[in-house]
Amino acid sequence: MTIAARELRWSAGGRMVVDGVTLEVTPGRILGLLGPNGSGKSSLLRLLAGLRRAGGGAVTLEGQDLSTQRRAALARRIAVVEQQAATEAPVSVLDIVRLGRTPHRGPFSAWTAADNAAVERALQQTGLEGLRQQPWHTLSGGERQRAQIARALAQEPRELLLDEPTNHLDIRHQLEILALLRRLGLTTIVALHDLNLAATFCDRLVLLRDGRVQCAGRPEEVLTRDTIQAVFGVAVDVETSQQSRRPHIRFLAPLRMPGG
Ligand SMILES: Nc1ncnc2c1ncn2[C@@H]1O[C@H](COP(=O)(O)OP(=O)(O)OP(=O)(O)O)[C@@H](O)[C@H]1O
Repeated sequence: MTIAARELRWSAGGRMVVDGVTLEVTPGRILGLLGPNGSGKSSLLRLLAGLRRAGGGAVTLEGQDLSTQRRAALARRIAVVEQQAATEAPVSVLDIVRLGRTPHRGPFSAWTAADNAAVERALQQTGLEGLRQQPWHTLSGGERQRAQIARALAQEPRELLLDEPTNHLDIRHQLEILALLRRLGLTTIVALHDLNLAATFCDRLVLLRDGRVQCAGRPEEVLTRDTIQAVFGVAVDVETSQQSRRPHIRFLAPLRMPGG
């Protein structure tokens, strides 16, 4: 077990946003966080990354309470890709990716061959070698997304937490990024909206509803017709993909909700 949460709670604006979440991710595996808009995925990711302090319960890393660990040590091993990482500063793709090396360098240390190698590897893994000099503000949404992922990879993390990393990406880049996450073999927690991508690429899933874990387990245990209909309010057919043997969901129509 690397990252685990026990009875995690966090409230904001007078309501419980993350409400007693217990989960763990197996080392080297991908855990997908699913749930409707506002179900608490981003809030939970921030708690798991140690970017926000829980109101109750605990996050542990290798069994040690995260809140007792030094921030610099955490930054060397946990990388986070958040949804809105914007900057108006005149920086290039290379500048952004190089930021990933910050936790590994002292304030006055020189740029090393190892720093360079990590940055080059991250650019190559995300297909951004040709865009390295391009100014950030001229990038497309998908290119920005890939640059943020490259920054996280340059950090050479052991744990990688990503909030909807396929947002803005065309289908080819969505598949490429998720296939890359699988190849990397890092301990990964990823919030996703696309249930079919989650079914295909994640080892286990946690489905949130109103800040609580509604269901957790392997994709075929979580993504059942009844569960999807109850949590997302849409009629679906769920088949097993001939190729991947994972669930494949066909969305039919929104369901009439009680009182709707
Ligand atoms: N700082 C805050 N103050 C008040 N409410 C907040 C705060 N942060 C989050 N919330 C609320 O908590 C709920 C969960 O938000 P969160 O962003 O975690 O959900 P999400 O599952 O990631 O949603 P989405 O799929 O839309 O990205 C939302 O209703 C949001 O408005």
